[in-house]
Amino acid sequence: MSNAVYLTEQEAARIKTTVLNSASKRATLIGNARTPRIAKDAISQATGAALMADMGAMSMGQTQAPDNSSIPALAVGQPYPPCIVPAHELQPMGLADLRTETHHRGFKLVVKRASPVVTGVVRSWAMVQDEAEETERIEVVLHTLRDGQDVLESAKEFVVKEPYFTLTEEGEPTLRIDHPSDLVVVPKDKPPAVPATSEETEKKAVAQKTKGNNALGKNELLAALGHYTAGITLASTLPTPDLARDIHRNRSHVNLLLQHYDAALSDALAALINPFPDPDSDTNPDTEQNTKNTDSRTTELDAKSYFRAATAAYHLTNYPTALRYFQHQKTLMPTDRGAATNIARVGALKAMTCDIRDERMRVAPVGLERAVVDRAFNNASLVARLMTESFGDWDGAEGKGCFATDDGPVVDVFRVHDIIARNAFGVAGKDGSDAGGSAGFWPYAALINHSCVPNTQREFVGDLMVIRATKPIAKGEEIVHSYDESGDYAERQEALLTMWGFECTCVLCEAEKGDEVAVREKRGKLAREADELLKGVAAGGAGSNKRLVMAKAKRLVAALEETYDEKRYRGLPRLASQRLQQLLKK
Ligand SMILES: C[S@@+](CC[C@H](N)C(=O)[O-])C[C@H]1O[C@@H](n2cnc3c(N)ncnc32)[C@H](O)[C@@H]1O
Repeated sequence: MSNAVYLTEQEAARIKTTVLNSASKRATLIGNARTPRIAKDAISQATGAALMADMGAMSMGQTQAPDNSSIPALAVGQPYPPCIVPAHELQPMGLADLRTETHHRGFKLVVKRASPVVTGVVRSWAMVQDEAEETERIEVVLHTLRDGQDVLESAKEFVVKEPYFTLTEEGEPTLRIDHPSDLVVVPKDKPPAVPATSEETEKKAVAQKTKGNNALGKNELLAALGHYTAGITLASTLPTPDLARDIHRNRSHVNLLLQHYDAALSDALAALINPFPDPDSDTNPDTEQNTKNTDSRTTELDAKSYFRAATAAYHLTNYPTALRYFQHQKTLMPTDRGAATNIARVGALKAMTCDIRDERMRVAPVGLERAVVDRAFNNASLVARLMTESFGDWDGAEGKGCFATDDGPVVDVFRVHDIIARNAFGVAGKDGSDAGGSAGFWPYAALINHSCVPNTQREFVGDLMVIRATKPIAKGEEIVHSYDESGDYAERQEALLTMWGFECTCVLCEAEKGDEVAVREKRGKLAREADELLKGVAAGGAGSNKRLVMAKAKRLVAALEETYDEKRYRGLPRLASQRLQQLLKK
C-alpha cells in the first residue's frame, strides 16, 4: 500500500493528542443527562455552517479533498457493533431521553431533518427534531453517501436504530452514525395502487416504463429505478408476463449502473423469456431443446438479459456463474461480443487515522473502505462472505454472525475498516510505481501470506490482480508474495508491522537480523541512493544519460554486494540491489 503522505511530527502529535484526549473525556461522561438545545439557535448554526461548507466546496470546485495537503484526520479503533434488531421491534424513545456517551440498545428514535445538511469530506451533519420538537445534531461518519447522494439530504425522515449519543472530536454533543444500517431512511413514495381493470393497469405500467426510460436517458438513476419498480408492481398483476419482463430487463441495467448487483442479477433472470436451466445444475444448457422455438427478437432480448446477469455475477465475484451466463449470451448471439465490463474505479481518498488501540497514525484508504461498505450494503449476498472469509483484527462482538435484518443488510464498518487495513493493496505498476494512489481489495488474493522471499508476484490487468509464479511451486507448498519490497530491513519491518501488524521471521529477515548495525546502516544508505537513481530513471530525467546511469547502477550493485555476508546469504535474494540488477539487465 502506498503510504506517501507526510505529516510533520508536530502535526501528527497534535492529531494524536486531540484524538486521545477526546476519547478519555468521553469516557468520563458516560450516562450523563443531555443538555437540551434551543431549536432556533441550533438550526441557524447548522444553516450557517451548511452555507460556509457549500461556499468552500464551490471555491475549490469540488466536494472531496483536493490533494494530500488537506487530507482529513479520523479517529479509529473504538469499535461497536451495528444494531441487529429490526426497527419494528425496537422501543421508541425521545431525544430528551438521550444519555451522553451511551449506545441506547433496544431503542429507536424517529426524527425529521430540521436544517440543511453540512457536507464534508468524511462526515456530514444536520439538526433533527423528534415528535416533541426537541432538537439535536446528527452526524454520519465516512459512509455519508447512498446511491451517490448524501444520505441525510436524500430524505426528510429517518429512524435511528439504537442511537449512539456522543461528542464530536471538537467536544460537541451529537448523535453519531457509523454503520449505514443504523440509519433507516423513511421512503417518500408509496407503492402505486393497482387499478381495477387490466387495460388500465397496462396503460399505467407502460407510462411508468416510459418515465423510467426518460429518466435513464437523463442519467437520473434513482428516478428511473423508482419508475421501473412502480411499473413492475403494476405489470406483474397482468395476465401476460411480457411487459413485466421488459421492465425487469431495463431495471437490471439501472441496477448495474447503481452497483446493485444482487438486484441486477435477479432482474436479468426475471427478464428471461426462455430461461436456460440453472447454471449450477448438471443439465447442459446449450442443447437444441433450449434454443428452439425462439424468434430472433426473443433471442436478442435474452442475450441482453444474459449479458446483464453475467456482468452482475462478475461484480459479485461469482466467476463460474458469470462465465456460464457469458457463454449463454454467446450461444444466442455468436457475433455479438457485448460491451467490456466496467473496470471498477475506487476512490483514492485517503485519511490520516489515529488508532486508539495502539496509538499509531496510519494513512487509511478510506475511499476503498467506503466502496467496500457500499458494495456490501447494496448487495446482501456479499456481506457474509466479506465478514467470514477475510481476516481483520476486530472480528465483531455479540451478533457478529448477523448480516441482515428485516430492514436490509447489516454491515459492520469497523470490521470492514480492519479487513481493509490488513488486506488492501496498492495498484502498483511493474516498476513499483504507485498508480495514482488507488488501492483495491481482492478477497481471494487476500488469503495469501507475505514472504520477503516470495514465489509469486502481483501484476494488474485492469481491475484484475494476477498472481504469477516466479519459480516452480511444488504441490502443497505455500503460495506467498511480498507485501513490501523495500530493500532496507528496518524499513520493511516497520512497514509490515505498521500496515499488517506482524514481524516477519522469514529466512531472509533472519539473515538480515544477523547483520551488524554498521553494515545495515551502510546498506540502508546505498539502498536509498539506489531508490533515488531508480526514481530518476522512472521520471525520465536521469535516464537522459544512459551510460552514466548504468555506470552508477553497477557501482551501487557492487557496493551493496559487499554488505552481504556470502555464507549467510547463500541462496537468498539481495533485496537492496534487486531492482538495480533488473535495470542492468535491460
Ligand atoms: C492479507 S492477510 C493474509 C491472509 C491471512 N493470514 C488470513 O488468514 O486470512 C494479511 C495478514 O496475514 C498475517 N500474515 C501475513 N503474512 C504473514 C507472515 N509472513 N508472518 C506472520 N503473519 C502474516 C498478518 O496478520 C497480516 O495482517
